[in-house]
Amino acid sequence: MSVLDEIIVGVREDLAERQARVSLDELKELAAKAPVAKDGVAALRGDGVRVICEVKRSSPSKGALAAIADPAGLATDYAAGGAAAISVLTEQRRFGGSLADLDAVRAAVDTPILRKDFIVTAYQLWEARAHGADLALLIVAALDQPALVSLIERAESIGLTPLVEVHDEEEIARAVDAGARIIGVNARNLKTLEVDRNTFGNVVDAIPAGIVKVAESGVRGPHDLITYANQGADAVLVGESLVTGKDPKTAVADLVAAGAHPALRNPGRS
Ligand SMILES: O=P(O)(O)OC[C@@H](O)[C@@H](O)c1c[nH]c2ccccc12
Repeated sequence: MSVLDEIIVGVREDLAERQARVSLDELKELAAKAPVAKDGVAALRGDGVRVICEVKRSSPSKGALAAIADPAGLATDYAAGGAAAISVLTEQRRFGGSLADLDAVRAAVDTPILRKDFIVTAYQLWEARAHGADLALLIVAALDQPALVSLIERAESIGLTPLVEVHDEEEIARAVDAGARIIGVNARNLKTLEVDRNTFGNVVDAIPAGIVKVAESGVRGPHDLITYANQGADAVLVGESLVTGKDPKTAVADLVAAGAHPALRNPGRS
């Protein structure tokens, strides 16, 4: 079993527990009371390269990264630094996240929020909306094509913008066929956990113009952002280097400043 498969086994167990506690109807009522979802595409597209900052305590590859006792405080720093969106990992077993983190971050910032989890059912999309998320991650490698199509449709129909994650050209084709408006290329292969920073540049040409392109993982600082920018990224998603650094607000501001540099206004971006 691949790491991705193992993670999903645990995700399904935790999901069954939550489903036994909170009915879909209750989630729908909560979702109706949540702040109206912000437009995820508008948040990530524009001049320069946008920065998505992640609240991430640990990962399967690195183990514990940062305790993050105050996720709301970290999110406030991200927002103050100029984050275009904040990614909140809610997977518990490998990443140390929770829906409580999502609640805390939602209460602290107006910035668009991405629920980062291993979403395999519509129930999790309703959870995301009920807890105030604006975007939700859908991982192509974790879903068969009918499930991907229906989760993208369901997300859009309840106001969530899906960020559809891929690793190669075959997955890009599936994401495009399924109607993705935002595609994230993850440099970390979820089956082997290896990071290959060439992944985005190798596959980006397969993403049609008009689709928002996000480069995910392995961004150590402005230098990596600029590389991804020159390859056509509209946005980058950064976790580890922000949560392990001393001053997340300044680190985000440095990335945002690099991403806003006029020299980066390249016509290849959507
Ligand atoms: O910590 P990094 O290398 O900056 O990466 C952030 C983000 O891309 C990574 O956490 C991620 C990308 N796709 C995922 C899917 C599930 C869990 C986590 C992820």
